[in-house]
Amino acid sequence: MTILDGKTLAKKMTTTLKQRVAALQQQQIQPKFAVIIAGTDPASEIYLRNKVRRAERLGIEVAVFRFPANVTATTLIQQIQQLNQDAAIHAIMLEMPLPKQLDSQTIIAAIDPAKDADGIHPLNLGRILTGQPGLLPNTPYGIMQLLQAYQIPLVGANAVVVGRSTIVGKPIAALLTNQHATVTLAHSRTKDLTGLLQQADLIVAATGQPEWLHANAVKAGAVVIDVGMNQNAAGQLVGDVAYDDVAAKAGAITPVPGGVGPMTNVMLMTQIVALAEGSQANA
Ligand SMILES: NC(=O)C1=CN([C@@H]2O[C@H](COP(=O)(O)OP(=O)(O)OC[C@H]3O[C@@H](n4cnc5c(N)ncnc54)[C@H](OP(=O)(O)O)[C@@H]3O)[C@@H](O)[C@H]2O)C=CC1
Ligand SMILES: Nc1nc(=O)c2c([nH]1)NC[C@@H]1CN(c3ccc(C(=O)N[C@@H](CCC(=O)O)C(=O)O)cc3)C=[N+]21
Repeated sequence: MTILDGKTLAKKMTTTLKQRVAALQQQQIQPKFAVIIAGTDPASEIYLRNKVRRAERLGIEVAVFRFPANVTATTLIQQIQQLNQDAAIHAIMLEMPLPKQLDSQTIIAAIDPAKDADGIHPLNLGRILTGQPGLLPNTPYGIMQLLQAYQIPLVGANAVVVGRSTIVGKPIAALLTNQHATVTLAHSRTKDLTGLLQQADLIVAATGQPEWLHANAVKAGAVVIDVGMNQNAAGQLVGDVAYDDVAAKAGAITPVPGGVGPMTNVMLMTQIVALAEGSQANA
């Protein structure tokens, strides 16, 4: 059984990124990233803190724009438009989920697709479907990098993605399809999910259900990617996969923590640096 060690791979990628940031700074380009956060979701606060720490360690400047939970769409869109026009800002990210009264797609659509380091603007998502290069949503991007680093075969593989969110399930299904996997995109209405999972060479679990996937649904030797970030009844951080149970049967598995999460962060940093590098051409 192989542990797909996202933490170590992310560290390795960070070393290269540091050099790229230093090279930019020598050319008087300071990579700068804006994060917009609305409300005070405790999980979002933790993700934000991690991002700011990681960015600063790399030498990326971060500007955080905080809004109360009752913020209006107009206020957020005005803030985004100002950041779109600010030439010193290379990348913009909206921390999700947004407060419930807001239509997240309306807000996301205001982000300049050329500053969309999180790859969630509909234009960038559309580019995945047409197979054009573009900015990718970071979690799917990180999963693809991890699969590639461990040379997991995808051509003709039966992949089952569980969860159909816009930032994880749907785009990872499209990216796997582009790499010639045969993809089933499953969700809470899927019939005989256990039967489908038992046929899978690759499972991506993105349900948000703590320790939901058990070995009975996993084919011996399958590759299991756990996207989940959940608290169990004891308040511990657990994935969507019952790790000990599934690890004993899988061929490869991502741990939580230390799997998909660190890859998500490092891909965000990678896309911010790439956007700052792109600004050279326009300077
Ligand atoms: N590590 C990382 O970098 C990231 C981790 N996450 C984590 O990943 C998880 C998923 O988040 P996200 O992608 O936003 O998804 P959402 O929470 O938006 O949606 C969950 C999806 O899972 C499906 N689902 C829920 N329960 C079941 C079930 N019992 N059987 C089958 N399908 C089910 C839902 O189906 P339906 O559509 O029918 O309701 C839905 O499509 C969360 O734990 C989140 O915290 C998210 C982003 C990044
Ligand atoms: N627009 C948007 N894009 C996102 O990519 C996005 C988002 N909103 N909202 C929330 C989710 C969640 N997410 C995580 C990123 C890193 C870790 C991470 O680094 N996890 C560590 C553990 C962290 C800990 O110990 O608390 C690990 O898995 O090793 C987790 C979760 C990105 N998300």
